Amino acid sequence: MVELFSTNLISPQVLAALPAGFLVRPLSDNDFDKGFLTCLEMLTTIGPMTKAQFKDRFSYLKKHSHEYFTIVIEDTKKGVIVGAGTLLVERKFVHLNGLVGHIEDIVTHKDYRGLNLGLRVIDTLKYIGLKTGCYKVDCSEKNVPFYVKCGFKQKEVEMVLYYDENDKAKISSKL
Ligand SMILES: CC(=O)SCCNC(=O)CCNC(=O)[C@H](O)C(C)(C)COP(=O)(O)OP(=O)(O)OC[C@H]1O[C@@H](n2cnc3c(N)ncnc32)[C@H](O)[C@@H]1OP(=O)(O)O
Repeated sequence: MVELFSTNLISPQVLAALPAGFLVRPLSDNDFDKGFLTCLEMLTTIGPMTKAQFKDRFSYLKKHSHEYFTIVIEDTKKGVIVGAGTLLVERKFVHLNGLVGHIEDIVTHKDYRGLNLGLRVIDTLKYIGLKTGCYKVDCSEKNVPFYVKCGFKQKEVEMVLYYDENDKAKISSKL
């Protein structure tokens, strides 16, 4: 089993706070077989991803494991992934080559909600942000009340632009 990054970055306090039978750890290359994508699909659509496609993305993240920190919570009795989240560490010029951690793709399996597992996912990513030298971590404004419970405060409203098929067609016809 290959893990995405060193377990030294996993908070001992979070490990101690988990209920018995649960483990928080870096994503591993065999989590496809432990239902990682089933859990992630409870956040948003993924599509019919094959194991080869999962391994392909895992190997990219592994090569960039100083920037991508995807963690999972496993129900160790069942061998099933029940929580997940990612910290993406951005290297900036501002704040003297500062690092900012972006919290992404937070999910708790629907059968395991209300057990503070989401909070443990966030605490794990906050710890990784601190250990890797980020001066702040942020997240999207989706589910504000949950993030307030996790110690965040609302700062700005995010603006977003989604590219549609026309935009993509214009670019490909010029290339
Ligand atoms: C950057 C992003 O990814 S944003 C998207 C966040 N993800 C989603 O919305 C995906 C669908 N939802 C989920 O997966 C889950 O409901 C999560 C991740 C939001 C919460 O997971 P859970 O494991 O159930 O949360 P957890 O039990 O840790 O709750 C921690 C605290 O937040 C509160 N909380 C959890 N969800 C919500 C919510 N939707 N609204 C208000 N409070 C909430 C809980 O009541 C708890 O507070 P308490 O300690 O005072 O009781």
